[in-house]
Amino acid sequence: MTKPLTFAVPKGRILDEALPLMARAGVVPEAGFHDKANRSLSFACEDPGLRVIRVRAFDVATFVAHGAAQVGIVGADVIEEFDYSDLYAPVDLDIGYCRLSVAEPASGVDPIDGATHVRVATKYPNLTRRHFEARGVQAECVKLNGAMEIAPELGLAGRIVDLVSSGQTLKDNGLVEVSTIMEITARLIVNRAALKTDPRVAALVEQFREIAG
Ligand SMILES: Nc1ncnc2c1ncn2[C@@H]1O[C@H](COP(=O)(O)OP(=O)(O)OP(=O)(O)O)[C@@H](O)[C@H]1O
Ligand SMILES: O=P(O)(O)OC[C@H]1O[C@H](OP(=O)(O)OP(=O)(O)O)[C@H](O)[C@@H]1O
Repeated sequence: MTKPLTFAVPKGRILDEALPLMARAGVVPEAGFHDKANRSLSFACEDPGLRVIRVRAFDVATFVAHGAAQVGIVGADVIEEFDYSDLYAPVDLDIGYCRLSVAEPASGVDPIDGATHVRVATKYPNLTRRHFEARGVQAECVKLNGAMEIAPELGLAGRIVDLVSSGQTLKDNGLVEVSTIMEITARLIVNRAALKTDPRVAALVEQFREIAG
């Protein structure tokens, strides 16, 4: 029997917006998927040829790049940070709007940062280094996995690079946005080899193209 296609989704905020699109494309996970007490990570779908796995956003890209999942949904921030050559992002899903920005204390940047060298707390070290390098500045990145906004106040870094949507988190933590690195939406991603060899992957891409259309 052919193995079901594995569809990877992030477990957090994108999911609420992604589920209706997935349903229109025929990707409908079993009822247990919506049960918060259910600790399973893999779920059967109404279509027995599919299963959905629920993992962290960065890991969606990793599973799909390695072909462990063939299809997934993830923010463009994650795609650009990893820049996996085995990942292809054919459809902009027009959900998950936010931006990746540089922010600094409203009260001014700590003098530990000079004109050509800065210390930045971020979950996105590659995008951060690239952004500053293009401006002739060397960025020393301190990798955090969340709550970046607290780092400047505690002297861990002069600036942060993080996702911004309403701007409320920055404001509540005494920070101001100083430049935008990229605008972000969520994308359908596929493993390139799977797209070439498995017609079910190409068919799903077409479904999502029509829906996002
Ligand atoms: N404030 C925001 N507003 C809108 N979209 C956001 C916001 N913050 C993050 N995003 C998008 O959502 C993605 C994270 O998705 P989601 O929260 O579903 O994943 P997650 O697995 O819970 O993440 P994490 O691993 O960080 O806990 C980000 O990569 C980005 O594309
Ligand atoms: O501009 P805003 O609307 O305030 O949104 C921005 C916040 O949203 C994201 O965090 P999230 O809530 O996903 O939590 P996290 O710290 O666990 O990543 C992001 O990392 C910011 O902290």
